[in-house]
Amino acid sequence: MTPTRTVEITGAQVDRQDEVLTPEALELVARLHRELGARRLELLQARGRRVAEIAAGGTLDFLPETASIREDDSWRVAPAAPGIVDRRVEITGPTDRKMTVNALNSGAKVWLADFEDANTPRWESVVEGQLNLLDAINRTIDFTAENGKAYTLRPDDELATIVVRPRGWHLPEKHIRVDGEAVSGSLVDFAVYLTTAGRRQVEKGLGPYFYLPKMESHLEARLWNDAFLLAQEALGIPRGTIRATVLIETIPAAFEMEEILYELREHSAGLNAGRWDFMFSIIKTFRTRGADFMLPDRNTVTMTVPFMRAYTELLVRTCHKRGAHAIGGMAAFIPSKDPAANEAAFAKVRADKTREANDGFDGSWVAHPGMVELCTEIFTSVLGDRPNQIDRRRDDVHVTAEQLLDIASTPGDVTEAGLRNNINVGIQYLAAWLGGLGAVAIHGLMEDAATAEISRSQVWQWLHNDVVLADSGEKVTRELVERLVEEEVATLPGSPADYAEARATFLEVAIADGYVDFLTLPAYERMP
Ligand SMILES: CC(=O)SCCNC(=O)CCNC(=O)[C@H](O)C(C)(C)COP(=O)(O)OP(=O)(O)OC[C@H]1O[C@@H](n2cnc3c(N)ncnc32)[C@H](O)[C@@H]1OP(=O)(O)O
Ligand SMILES: O=CC(=O)O
Ligand SMILES: [Mg+2]
Repeated sequence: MTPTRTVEITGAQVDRQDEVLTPEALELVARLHRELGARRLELLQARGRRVAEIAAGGTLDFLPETASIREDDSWRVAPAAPGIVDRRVEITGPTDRKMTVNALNSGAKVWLADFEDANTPRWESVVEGQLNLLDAINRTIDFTAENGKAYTLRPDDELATIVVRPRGWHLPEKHIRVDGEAVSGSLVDFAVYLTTAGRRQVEKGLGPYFYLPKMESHLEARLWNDAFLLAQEALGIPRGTIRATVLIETIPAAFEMEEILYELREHSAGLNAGRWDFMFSIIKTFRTRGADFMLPDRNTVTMTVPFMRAYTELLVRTCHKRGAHAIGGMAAFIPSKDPAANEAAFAKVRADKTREANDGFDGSWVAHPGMVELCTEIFTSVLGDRPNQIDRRRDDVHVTAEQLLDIASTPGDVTEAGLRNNINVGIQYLAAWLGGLGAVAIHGLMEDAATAEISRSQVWQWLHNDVVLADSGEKVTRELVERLVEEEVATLPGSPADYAEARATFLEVAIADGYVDFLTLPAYERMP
């Protein structure tokens, strides 16, 4: 019997959805799902097998089977594409209407339009985000906010280039079912953008550009490359038009940077150092391995600690060896209305971007329009009139596996203050996420899915490794965490009842015996 071939939308009707959920978009989603869906699931299972090997005493290293790719000096990635040659400052943020206009107008060279860390994959946000991108590219996004403020795109040619970050391979999109199966959120975000706004970008002489998150191996990059090949061929778009920058933000991927560039070489737009998910991945991957992999309080881990230096230096070296952009990461400090806090935030971002520019990065990320000018100034002081410094080879850098895994020498303590902060931030973030906001300011810092993952994973790791807090001398136990959860929730604005669902989700991902791979998975289950 021939299996039934169906494409079904189960999400609530969203105004104007037919403009982005077109027959062509849905057909491409279905084709990608049918041809690549099984491989995606196999690769997700391979992640689990690797963690099990590490739990049993294994480790990570550069792969022997791909040594020839690393040793072959002859290959390079494709030359930089129009609109993403000069990337000295990139702003990131969700794709709601206001943020779309503000980001495009911000003066940044690139806008990372986020369906991932800064986004809640509510069905309405998934669809409206795509509509906002389409309206932005058609320059029809003008609107007036409820407070009367009018938003319109700047009239000059200085709009940021749009680079879309689809969801990671792990997240399903439960509102679209192909042949009765839930599809990948990554493939939905990719296919809908490509067939609608992305195709308009091609007509305008730019391209459909992507940032690819949370990958753990070059085989996952190969899967993306195969999705690009299939989609370009299906839509009659010339091969190599799509470009993608890969976030190196997992510890296994840090050992496969060259292989990832190689897999995507005709579509590659370089690599980015996604520091927050990188830290999350270290905790997650080595969570059962005791003191050798125990990071101190989240806010004390800086980019100058040895393992972070090893990772960022290797990233610049790898990119420039292959003719690719190396893009820096996110300093989470955002402008504040309090003058002292504001001055401190700007000083921290200045130091961060200065180090990146001097290390050879070609540009970096900011979370807020107020930081665009500062980042531009710092990179311009190093780049001058050059659009990037890809030709600055870092052959002086030699990074070993031991250096990438040197977590133990990170200075700092695990304290009750750190535990309380993780609980407080984790619950506040989850409350925002469940309410539809994927990025929020908490205690003067930008918080998103990646930083919240660190918070809850540290609690899990400290609890399951019997850590004793340096300041109070108490051991981290389930009872202690539950007591601090009650105390911290009592300090939050509103009533404790407002946090009931966030609190329950937090406890599920922070103290349960079984470790949940991503907090967004159970949180997504709680969403209609
Ligand atoms: C680990 C990672 O992946 S990092 C990348 C993912 N994370 C992100 O992208 C976070 C992006 N940043 C943000 O979402 C926001 O800056 C927040 C939530 C942290 C703070 O936002 P707010 O509380 O609105 O800040 P604030 O009130 O200072 O904003 C001032 C103005 O700037 C706008 N703005 C702030 N950040 C952004 C942004 N990233 N993009 C576009 N506009 C922005 C606001 O919309 C607001 O506009 P308005 O004056 O027209 O109302
Ligand atoms: O996506 C970026 C990160 O730091 O995580
Ligand atoms: Mg990330």
